[in-house]
Amino acid sequence: MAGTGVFADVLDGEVYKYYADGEWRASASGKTVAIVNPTTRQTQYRVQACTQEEVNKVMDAAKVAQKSWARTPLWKRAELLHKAAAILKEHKTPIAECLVKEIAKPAKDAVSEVVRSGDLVSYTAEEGVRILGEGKLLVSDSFPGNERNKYCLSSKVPLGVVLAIPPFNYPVNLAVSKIGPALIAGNSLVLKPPTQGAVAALHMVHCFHLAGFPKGLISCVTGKGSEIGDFLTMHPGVNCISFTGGDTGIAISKKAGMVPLQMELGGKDACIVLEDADLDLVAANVVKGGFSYSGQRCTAVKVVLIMEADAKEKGATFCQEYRREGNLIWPLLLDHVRPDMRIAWEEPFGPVLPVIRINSVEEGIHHCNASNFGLQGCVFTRDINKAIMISDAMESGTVQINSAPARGPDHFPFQGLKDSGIGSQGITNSINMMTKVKSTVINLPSPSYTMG
Ligand SMILES: NC(=O)C1=CN([C@@H]2O[C@H](COP(=O)(O)OP(=O)(O)OC[C@H]3O[C@@H](n4cnc5c(N)ncnc54)[C@H](OP(=O)(O)O)[C@@H]3O)[C@@H](O)[C@H]2O)C=CC1
Ligand SMILES: O=C(O)[C@H](O)COP(=O)(O)O
Repeated sequence: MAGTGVFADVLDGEVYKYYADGEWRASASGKTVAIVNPTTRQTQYRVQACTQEEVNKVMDAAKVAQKSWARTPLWKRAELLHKAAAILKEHKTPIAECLVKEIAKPAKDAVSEVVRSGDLVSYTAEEGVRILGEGKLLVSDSFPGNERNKYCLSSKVPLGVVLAIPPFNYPVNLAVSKIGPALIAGNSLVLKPPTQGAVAALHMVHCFHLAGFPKGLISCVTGKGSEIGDFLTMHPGVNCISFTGGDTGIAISKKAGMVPLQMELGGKDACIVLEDADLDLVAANVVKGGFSYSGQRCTAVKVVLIMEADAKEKGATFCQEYRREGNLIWPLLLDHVRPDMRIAWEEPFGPVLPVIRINSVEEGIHHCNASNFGLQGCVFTRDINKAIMISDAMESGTVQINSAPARGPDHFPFQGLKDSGIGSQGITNSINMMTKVKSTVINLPSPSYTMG
């Protein structure tokens, strides 16, 4: 059960502690933030409202811990990550319980999120050992006018302190997708979990604590993003920000200093359906893609662009009655949506799916590309040549052919264009993004050509 057994240290009476310098602590603020269970609409948990002074201390500790972590052999970093992954999977039940109570994730999906997160951390350890174990050797005579008297050795080195801010809908998985790459690459990590989802994230962090990572290397500060968010993202101690969320990310990118940014933001993932598509496959994917976790996925199908003969209805048709009780909204399909309606462009992040009738593929592509988002899209057709042509034309980070959009498997590159993001996620890309290139040039007194 959450907050008990091995997790007892995380809880202080009724309030979950924050994690700093290898310890679970109560904030000196004396203030707490309530986490409301979206199903019961009652306060389920409370977390600490950390102060700016506490953030400063966490940043200082992260800086110190990173210096020695960067000198820790890669295989040892990987070993600790594998250990954390195993502990995380071992404790999937209490962590999933938090996900159900904090963000109303269906129980089965909550368990999958934790297991997937453990697998992500293990894969990151393996990938990191491989890609960070390799550098480059350049010889100078490949550039005009040079002899071979310089050898350039370049390798990937850590950035320093990585600030990770995940969203409410995957508070564990989208936290470890930042923590794993940061740590394997030799960085330290400060996590600011989403308020809804913070307790699941604190339990996940405890799994890293139990694995035995050095003090100060990982920290987790809690509090409302609106209160401590700016202080964190503009903190001079931060060397990289990896953020997933909505428009907040656009504001952060304008305020952050000269640090690398990884931004995974919202989407309006379009699904283009051609006349020759397998309609059973389309139906299954639209239902699953549009309505799983009530449409609260950045990769949810958010608009269906379907070829019709020539029906020209005016006005959207509610295929079901709009029904809401408290936080529960029943799935709703809106047919005959027109581009002059807000639902055609906005991300509802709920179980509401607009269908727009189109007369040509070009019209579908035009609608998709007119969006300010460009996360994922999908196309259903049996004609692979057409599918490739449409994929090429769609301005989105990924196009799925004959399947709904999805981020996983977690080692695939995942990125958004336009307002959907900066940079690329996925395990390999995240590791690379959280490093910089360092070169050492060996200057020889005379040219040296290897004769074999
Ligand atoms: N492209 C992608 O990979 C994904 C994108 N998303 C997008 O995320 C959105 C839904 O998630 P949601 O959590 O509501 O997104 P938000 O942008 O509201 O919040 C994301 C995170 O930012 C924090 N935050 C809030 N204000 C600030 C601030 N001023 N400075 C720093 N951090 C801050 C939040 O903390 P707090 O909770 O305390 O406010 C939370 O941890 C959707 O638009 C969805 O498409 C979601 C998942 C994946
Ligand atoms: O938060 C999200 O919505 C995810 O990045 C999407 O992940 P999924 O496609 O694996 O659900």
